[in-house]
Amino acid sequence: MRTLDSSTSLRIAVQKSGRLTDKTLNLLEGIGLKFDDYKRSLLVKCRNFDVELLLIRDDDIPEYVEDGVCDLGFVGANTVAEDEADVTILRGLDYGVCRLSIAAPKAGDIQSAADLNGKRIATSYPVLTRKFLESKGLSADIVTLSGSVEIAPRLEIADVITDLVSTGGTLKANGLQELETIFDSETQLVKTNKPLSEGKQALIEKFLQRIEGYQKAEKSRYIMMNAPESAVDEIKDIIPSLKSPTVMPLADNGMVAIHTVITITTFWDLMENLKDAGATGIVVLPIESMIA
Ligand SMILES: Nc1ncnc2c1ncn2[C@@H]1O[C@H](COP(=O)(O)OP(=O)(O)OP(=O)(O)O)[C@@H](O)[C@H]1O
Ligand SMILES: O=P(O)(O)OC[C@H]1O[C@H](OP(=O)(O)OP(=O)(O)O)[C@H](O)[C@@H]1O
Ligand SMILES: [Mg+2]
Repeated sequence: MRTLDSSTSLRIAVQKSGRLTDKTLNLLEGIGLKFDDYKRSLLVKCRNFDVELLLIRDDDIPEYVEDGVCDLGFVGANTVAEDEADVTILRGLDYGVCRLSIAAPKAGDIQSAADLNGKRIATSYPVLTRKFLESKGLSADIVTLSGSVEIAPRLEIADVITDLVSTGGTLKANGLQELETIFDSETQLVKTNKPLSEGKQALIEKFLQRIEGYQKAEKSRYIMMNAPESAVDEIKDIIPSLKSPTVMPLADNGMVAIHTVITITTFWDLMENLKDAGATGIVVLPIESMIA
């Protein structure tokens, strides 16, 4: 077990193979980190940043970070909460979004969480399920399974289940209906609470700044358009975030080019209004990173 570590190389835990793997590696590459073939090794050195990745099962990540074996980890909030891990959550990341829900056979007599008293619940999340039952003053038997939980009611191992849901397709395919969400989850970047050297802390700050820039850029687009000079004020009203756009005169008399950054969620709603205001030649470009 490591305590105060004088080395500066950050060790980051990433799921080896599963739902979070590609998105986490894409994020790391998106912030400029380059790795040699991570398919073949469990410990992979970064070529251009003082970082190494430890590729392990997601269930092991909270404990590795808690113990200081890894300084940081990318893992589902569900896994961190189920482990009751003593770690610091640095960032929520908008992938691996899912929820832990109670689900019961469609045709059965359990129609809400209130019907759970005295029933058997199959789950891979006994801690979160128990906490939910306690918070509702309910009493039920928990049957812990490590996978394929959806099949448990059909096998008569349990009356209901709690499991992760995103589209609901798996529940539907197994004749189950979702009754109630007990935990909302997304991927989190977590940090060890063990003491870290100043060098590592500085490196984590740098790492976080890059992630912040990447997250901002992911949600933003660079937009360019041409418009009559007389329409600039109206266009500013249409895009509230447009405080001080770059406005450049064009060779055509009375026409300007307007450049600014917008959030992607608002873009499509604004597009028609921009056209009505006289904007033409609207070009929208992705942004690689945004540094304050
Ligand atoms: N359907 C889903 N949609 C979105 N995110 C999900 C979904 N199911 C799971 N997740 C998230 O992805 C994480 C990893 O899921 P995965 O199914 O790859 O885990 P696993 O089978 O336990 O993998 P491992 O072999 O590493 O133990 C989950 O803990 C959860 O945070
Ligand atoms: O609501 P849905 O979109 O259908 O997703 C839910 C399913 O996704 C997860 O399993 P996954 O596909 O990751 O497989 P695993 O359980 O074998 O790890 C989860 O355990 C559910 O079974
Ligand atoms: Mg797992």
